[in-house]
Amino acid sequence: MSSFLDELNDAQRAPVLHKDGPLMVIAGAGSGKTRVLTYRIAHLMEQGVDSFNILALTFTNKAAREMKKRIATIVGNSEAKNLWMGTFHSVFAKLLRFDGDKLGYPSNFTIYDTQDSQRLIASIIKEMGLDKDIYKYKQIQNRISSYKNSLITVKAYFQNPELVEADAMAKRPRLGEIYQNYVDRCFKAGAMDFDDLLLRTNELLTRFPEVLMKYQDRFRYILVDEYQDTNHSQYLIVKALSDRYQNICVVGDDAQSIYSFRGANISNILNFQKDYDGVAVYRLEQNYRSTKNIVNAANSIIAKNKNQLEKVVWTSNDEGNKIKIHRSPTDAEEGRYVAASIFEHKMQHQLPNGEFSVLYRTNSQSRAIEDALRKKDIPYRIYGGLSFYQRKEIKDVLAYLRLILNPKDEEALKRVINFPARGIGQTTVDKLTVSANQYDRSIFEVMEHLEKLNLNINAGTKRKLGDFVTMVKSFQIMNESADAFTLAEHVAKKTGLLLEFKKDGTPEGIARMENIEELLNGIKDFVEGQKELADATGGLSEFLEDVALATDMDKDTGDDDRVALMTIHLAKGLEFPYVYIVGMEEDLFPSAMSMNTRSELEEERRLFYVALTRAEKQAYLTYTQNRYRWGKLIDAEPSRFLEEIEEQYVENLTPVNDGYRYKSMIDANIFGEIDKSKLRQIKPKNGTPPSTLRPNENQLRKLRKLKPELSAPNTNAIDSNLIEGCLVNHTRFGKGKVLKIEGMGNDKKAEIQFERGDIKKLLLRFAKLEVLES
Ligand SMILES: Nc1ncnc2c1ncn2[C@@H]1O[C@H](COP(=O)(O)OP(=O)(O)OP(=O)(O)O)[C@@H](O)[C@H]1O
Ligand SMILES: [Mg+2]
Repeated sequence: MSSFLDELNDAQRAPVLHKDGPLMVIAGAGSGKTRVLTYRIAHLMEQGVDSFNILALTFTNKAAREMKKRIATIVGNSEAKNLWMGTFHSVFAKLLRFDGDKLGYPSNFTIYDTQDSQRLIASIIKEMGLDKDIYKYKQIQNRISSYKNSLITVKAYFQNPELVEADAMAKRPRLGEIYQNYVDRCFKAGAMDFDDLLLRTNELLTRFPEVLMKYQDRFRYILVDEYQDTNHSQYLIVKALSDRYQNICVVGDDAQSIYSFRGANISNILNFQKDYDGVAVYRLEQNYRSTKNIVNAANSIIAKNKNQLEKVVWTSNDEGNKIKIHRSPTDAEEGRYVAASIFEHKMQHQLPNGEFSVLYRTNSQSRAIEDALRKKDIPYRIYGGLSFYQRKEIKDVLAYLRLILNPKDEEALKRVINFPARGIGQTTVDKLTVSANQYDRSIFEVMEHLEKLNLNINAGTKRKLGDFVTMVKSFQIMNESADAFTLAEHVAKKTGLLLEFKKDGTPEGIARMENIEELLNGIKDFVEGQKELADATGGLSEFLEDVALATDMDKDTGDDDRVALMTIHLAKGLEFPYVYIVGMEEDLFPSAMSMNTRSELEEERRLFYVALTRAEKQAYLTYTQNRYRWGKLIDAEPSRFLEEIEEQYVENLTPVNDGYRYKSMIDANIFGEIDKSKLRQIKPKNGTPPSTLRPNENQLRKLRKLKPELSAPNTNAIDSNLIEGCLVNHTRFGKGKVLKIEGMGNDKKAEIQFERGDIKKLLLRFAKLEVLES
């Protein structure tokens, strides 16, 4: 027997050695499902299955890379390289590059990210003259996305009176039209959105039997990790591709199904046995990841769900420490506690940062944790937040590169046609758009034929448009011979982008220039890396595809040592010795938006199960008494999940005395987190009379003296210089640009794009903004 098979227990070895035919591995967290998948692939190859005939679908590209690495150590690198392995999106994007032309797409189609989709939908709503408060572009994008994932095409939508009626009832009778326009515009732009990558693959495989046969024959062995979270579209692709040889291996855990909000369908796993004949079902029971305490605690939680497959999970690992529960007065304090605790563990046991992760329910919770980690000089990385590739300046460069490959790409064109400024105004762009719609052509094509069209555009502007077209065309010519790096560097200079940020001269401008440099370095790396691959050219199109499908998780090379911060959803499949789950509060976790039905609540509980089972050695659960949410400080209540863990597995750290709590309330006040009247409303806890919680005028005066710059009253008169487009400084979030102002009087709000990358909506009554430049 080969030695790698010895690294499996008997229960794991059985599915690895399973011969042909469908099989499913259903097992709890940490029991080795991913390991089984990996070793099964290696074993198949050792048995003589050609690596070209294997397709493996994973949850992240990072997971795919790690699997490939492991397989390479068993069967050798050159063979492992040929495996088709990756997320559904990346694998089928590749397939569509080969065969998407049958559906009328160019092989260099652009991939629209969510932001591109949203911008396009917003402009369609505007062009249709609809009320943007009723037709909210983000909501509409969400709906269209879920239609696509359920394979409801525009035609199917209009043929389904229930859907049409539901949208009419929701006061959005023209949603179908928006959907239609959106699909048309994407197609005309030679672009696919993320959902198209699955939808169009399905279309391709259904409409073109010869293409289906080709890929059925190619992918004789198909393996899917995290099968419980496949959506309908993904399910159908797998079903179609495996139909001929039936060599399909899926692994999953119904208790970890956490993506139903994105259309994942748990019944895919429950029905697997009905979908294929003679399915062999394997179960794994031994957890290798976590201590007894963690495994038992996780079991005691998931047992509360009514809707689940019976499963046993046990471990022979050590008992371990109990799960620690910690309460903090505010979210800022919670952050400080987590940072201090990480620091202490690191010091005590000389541990690298990479052994720690902080998990939260929503992205916005990361702020307080980040602040605290920064103060303690603990390096961290945020996964899934605003990724590098979504920064403005990076998207600007990428937009030019996208245009080179596909000048029809409307979102890219609109982004850069007047950036850096070249005197082409919005009115001109609007005229071009109308004309493009009228002639059913792309904006770029309209620009190419300006002379022949009778558009009401003056000669000066026409010349500028002509110059732009010429510039893009010169890049296209260069693209035929230069590699992606040489081209990108040329583009960054020639378009004036680099100069634009250099000219700016501010630290922000410099940071942006550095980011562009970083992007160029990345492209260089990519080009170098591609040189060793046989079927790659190091060309621009390969690079852009990589970028379009990259997530922050994928960029993690594991080289630098950082604490990992991410939402629980992203943590699926990962493991860390130390895990902090923060914000264990009602309405936050479980989320207020997911408590309407039992099934929603059960999904939240599965999410908690996923979170806890990431921990190998030690888990911390933290919650706060007061949290700053939606611009207000609210009283928080401990999460019901805390009580659901069997008592014997947890230890309640008694964290605060009231003096501590009182101090941090004042802290919160000077940072503008709450107004003073709110302090008086704080309910006494632990029987302390309210008077001792209230800072008197004297104390507040002292504090103001200590930090005069921070202690201005919160009910600031709203600065009249604060207008759309102006630059502002916020005491906590730093510098930003006002994108939009809405509301009146006390409700006046500003939407601000902060330099750090995030966009926030702030209530001006409370936000402490200094206008820098208007
Ligand atoms: N037989 C084994 N011997 C030693 N370690 C093992 C064995 N099987 C699995 N492991 C280790 O246990 C951990 C969990 O395995 P793996 O990630 O494959 O579990 P999983 O079932 O996929 O978990 P999840 O449900 O969280 O995705 C990994 O660190 C893995 O290397
Ligand atoms: Mg796994």
